[in-house]
Amino acid sequence: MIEVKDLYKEFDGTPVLKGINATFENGKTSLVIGTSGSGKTVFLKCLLGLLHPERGDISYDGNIYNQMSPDEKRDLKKDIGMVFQGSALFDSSTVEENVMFPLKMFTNQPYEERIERVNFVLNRVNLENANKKYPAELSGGMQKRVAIARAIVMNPKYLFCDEPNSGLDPKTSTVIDTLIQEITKEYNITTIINSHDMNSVMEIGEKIILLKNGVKAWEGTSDEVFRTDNKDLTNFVYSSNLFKKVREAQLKEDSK
Ligand SMILES: Nc1ncnc2c1ncn2[C@@H]1O[C@H](COP(=O)(O)OP(=O)(O)OP(=O)(O)O)[C@@H](O)[C@H]1O
Repeated sequence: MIEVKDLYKEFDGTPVLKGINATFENGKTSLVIGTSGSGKTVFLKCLLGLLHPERGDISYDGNIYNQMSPDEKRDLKKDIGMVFQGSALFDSSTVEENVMFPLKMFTNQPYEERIERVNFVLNRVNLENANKKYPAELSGGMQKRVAIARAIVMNPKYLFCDEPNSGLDPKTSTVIDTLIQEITKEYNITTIINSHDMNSVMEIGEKIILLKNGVKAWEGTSDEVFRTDNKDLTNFVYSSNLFKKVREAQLKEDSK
């Protein structure tokens, strides 16, 4: 579980996160949504320890980041998997080498153990025959699955995904969303996804947090999205005509 208390971050005196409180639970996929510039990436970077907030606490299963020793912070990094926007694979390395990278970096496992684990996670993301391929030989969806395999190869407690669907068609996006959600449940991971993909919100938002100008403007589940009157959320969601219609249909159904 990750708990965020009163998280405040500014750049050159301009506040970007203005005191965020949030809890992210094990085995659940949480989405952080919001318009461009609302602070989603800065929020994720603070959780990853890449940016240092001026105020507030972030705790990982009860351990407050600011109070951890350098060794504890290093250990925490091993517990974090990250799926970057655009996959961020090493182009000149094979799929197998890409996925094995964290194991080489963080463990002393012999090759046989490493390759066994690599094959296990590649199998889990349905890429059992791709070991020797290079990223350029794969589709965007397959690259994303390699990125997920690499993110979970260390068996992380926490998984962060930055716009995992960017550049993917709606069908492939759903496959990736479902895969992340299944893996989250299977391995009881605390998963946080940054997204502005409304399909993801509807498909996998067990917890949704809406950021607006660095403030948490709304929190709820995907079921509640259609039923809330919160102006900030409805402005964000129903800028799409399709979702406006879905909402009207849902409310009509509710009133029967
Ligand atoms: N290193 C930085 N220095 C100064 N300002 C920054 C820095 N990083 C982010 N910001 C500012 O913080 C605000 C929030 O940016 P952030 O990248 O978190 O938005 P976002 O919600 O992730 O947007 P998008 O959906 O476009 O990725 C923006 O106004 C941005 O210009």
